[in-house]
Amino acid sequence: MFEKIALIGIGLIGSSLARVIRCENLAGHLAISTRSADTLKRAEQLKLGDSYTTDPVEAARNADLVIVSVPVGASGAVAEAIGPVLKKGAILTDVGSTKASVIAQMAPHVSQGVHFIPGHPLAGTEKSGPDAGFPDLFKNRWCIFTPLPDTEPAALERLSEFWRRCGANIDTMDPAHHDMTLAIVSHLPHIIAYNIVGTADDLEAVTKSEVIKYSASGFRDFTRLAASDPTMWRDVCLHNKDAILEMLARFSEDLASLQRAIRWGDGDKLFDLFTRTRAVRRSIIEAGQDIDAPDFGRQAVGSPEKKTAE
Ligand SMILES: NC(=O)c1ccc[n+]([C@@H]2O[C@H](COP(=O)([O-])OP(=O)(O)OC[C@H]3O[C@@H](n4cnc5c(N)ncnc54)[C@H](O)[C@@H]3O)[C@@H](O)[C@H]2O)c1
Ligand SMILES: O=C(O)C(=O)C[C@]1(C(=O)O)C=C[C@@H](O)C=C1
Repeated sequence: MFEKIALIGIGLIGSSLARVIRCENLAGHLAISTRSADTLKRAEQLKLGDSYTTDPVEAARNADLVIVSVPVGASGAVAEAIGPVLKKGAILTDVGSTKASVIAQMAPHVSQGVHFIPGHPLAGTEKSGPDAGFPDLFKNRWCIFTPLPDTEPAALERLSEFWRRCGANIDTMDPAHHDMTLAIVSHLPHIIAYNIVGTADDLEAVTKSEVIKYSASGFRDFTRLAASDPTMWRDVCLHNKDAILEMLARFSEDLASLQRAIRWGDGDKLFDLFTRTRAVRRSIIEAGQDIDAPDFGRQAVGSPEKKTAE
C-alpha cells in the first residue's frame, strides 16, 4: 500500500502495527525508530522492520506514511523533529489515546502538503514494549480518526484502507467528542482501577497479604488495568484533564447516590442499577466487542498466550 512506512515508537501499538504490516504486506520498506537504543535493539532482534534508527528524522525522511506511537506527552517533540523532513503528499498520523492535545502539539509542526490525520485505535492490553505486540490486536476493533477541517478526503480514505487491512473498523469524530467519550469508556476505568488497587495496597497492613491471596475475584480484574504502563497513563491523565475531571465529577455524584442507597437499605435502587448495568454488558457482547467468557474473553480474542496454546 505504501512504498515506505515509518513507525516512530515501537511499543505495544507500534510493534503490533509492524507485525500486521509485515503479515499483510502493506509496506515496501518499514523503517523503525524509537528513543531508546535498547528497545531498538530488541525490535531488531524480533525482526520487526527493514531499517532501525534512534533518529526519528532518518526514519521519517522519504516515508509515505509516518505513524507516531509514543506516549501522548511526547507527540509534540516528535512532530517538531520530523516536521521539516516530511515529504509532500506524505500522511502523518498517530495512535494517541487523547486527541485535542495531540492535535495542539503536532499540527503547528506540519507543513502544507503533508496530510496530518490524527487517529486512535481502540485496542490494547496492559502490556507495553516491543515484545507485547501481536498482529491481531486491531482485528474487529474500532480505529477513530479525528480529521482536521482541511483534511483531504482521498488521504483519509487511503489511511482508512490501511487500517481496514490491519483488521480495524473505521469511524470519524470531532476531537472534543472523542476525548469526552474516551474519558468515560477508557480513561475513567483505568483511573478507578489505579485508585482501588492503590487503596487496597494502602490497607495491606490491615489485610495482612490477603489482597494478594484472595485476589481471584473482582479485584483481579482491576489489577489487570492497574498494571498498565505508568508513563502512558500519566500522560493520558495530564492531556485529557478537562474531560476526565468532568466524568470524575459525574462518577463521584453517582457513587454518592449508590452509597446513600446502601446506607438507607434502598434495595430497589440497587437492584435496578445492577439490572441496567448487566444489560450494558449484554449489549457489548451482542455488538461483537467482547465474548461471553468469564475472563472477559481475552484468552480467545487473539492474545499471544492463546496462540501458543492452540
Ligand atoms: N496500550 C494501549 O492499550 C493503547 C491503546 C491505544 C492507543 N495507545 C496509545 O498509543 C501510544 C503508544 O502506546 P504503547 O502502548 O504502544 O506504549 P509503549 O510504552 O508500549 O511504547 C511506547 C514507545 O514510545 C517510545 N517513547 C517513549 N517516550 C518517548 C519519547 N519521549 N520520544 C520518543 N519515543 C518515546 C518508547 O521507546 C516505546 O517505543 C500512546 O500514545 C498510547 O496512548 C495505547
Ligand atoms: O484493554 C486494555 O487493557 C486497554 O487498556 C485498552 C484501551 C482501553 O481502554 O480499551 C486503553 C487505552 C486506549 O487508548 C485504547 C484501548
